[in-house]
Amino acid sequence: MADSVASEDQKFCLREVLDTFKLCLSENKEVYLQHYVAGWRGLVKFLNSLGSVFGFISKDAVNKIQILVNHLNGENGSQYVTIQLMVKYELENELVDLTKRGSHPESGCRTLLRLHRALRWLELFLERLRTSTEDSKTSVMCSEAYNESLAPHHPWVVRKAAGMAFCVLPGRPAFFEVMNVGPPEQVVAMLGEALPLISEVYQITEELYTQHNLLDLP
Ligand SMILES: CCCCCCCCCCCCC/C=C/[C@@H](O)[C@H](COP(=O)(O)O)NC(=O)CCCCCCCCCCCCCCC
Repeated sequence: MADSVASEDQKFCLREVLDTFKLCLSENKEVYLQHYVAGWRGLVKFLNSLGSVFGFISKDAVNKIQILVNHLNGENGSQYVTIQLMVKYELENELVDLTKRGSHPESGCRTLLRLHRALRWLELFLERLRTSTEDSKTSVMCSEAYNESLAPHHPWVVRKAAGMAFCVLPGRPAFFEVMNVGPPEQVVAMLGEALPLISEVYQITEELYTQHNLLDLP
């Protein structure tokens, strides 16, 4: 019984992730870090349900989520309520390594940048998934999205490992199944609902990082 409760708890549900991304944006289009992080937690659940081959990816994501949660729960937590506040606070207090890694390897800004790039991957991948046909290959969609987003920021060995992991992704039907939404038409509809939200959060963050020249943080 305890087991089934635990596995229920671990179960991914696309609807849940969609809801957290909805909560991300404030009225004046600021991004709440708490919900951003919750969205990632949901996605990591999904990744974990695909098997241990993806462990090295989810481990890195969990690490980064944890760094941000620590900032949120830390003594300056109120400076981390939104991404906009975080950027302002960390820059004003010189808490970011701007050109090379140094005394602030765990700044919120550089940590979030990694997840931000991964969000672009997610957007590209989900858009491909949404417009795919029954016989489309998830591995191809995934690696195309990866090559257009994260790959240029990863060293060879990470790109190689990622490429190998993509090869064992389940096919589209099984993939849709894990999303826990219902029949394929419903998955496609929900992706159509989720994408504009994810894309808006991405755009707002991208503009903020561009404004402050933070897109290449080491
Ligand atoms: C569904 C298949 C999931 C494939 C995931 C595609 C992303 C591949 C990323 C490969 C990252 C490998 C791990 C190491 C990364 C780090 O080197 C690197 C740089 O960090 P550093 O500057 O601190 O050193 N880290 C990163 O770029 C952050 C990567 C975070 C990846 C999070 C991926 C979560 C994927 C969630 C999948 C959800 C699918 C949902 C479908 C409904």
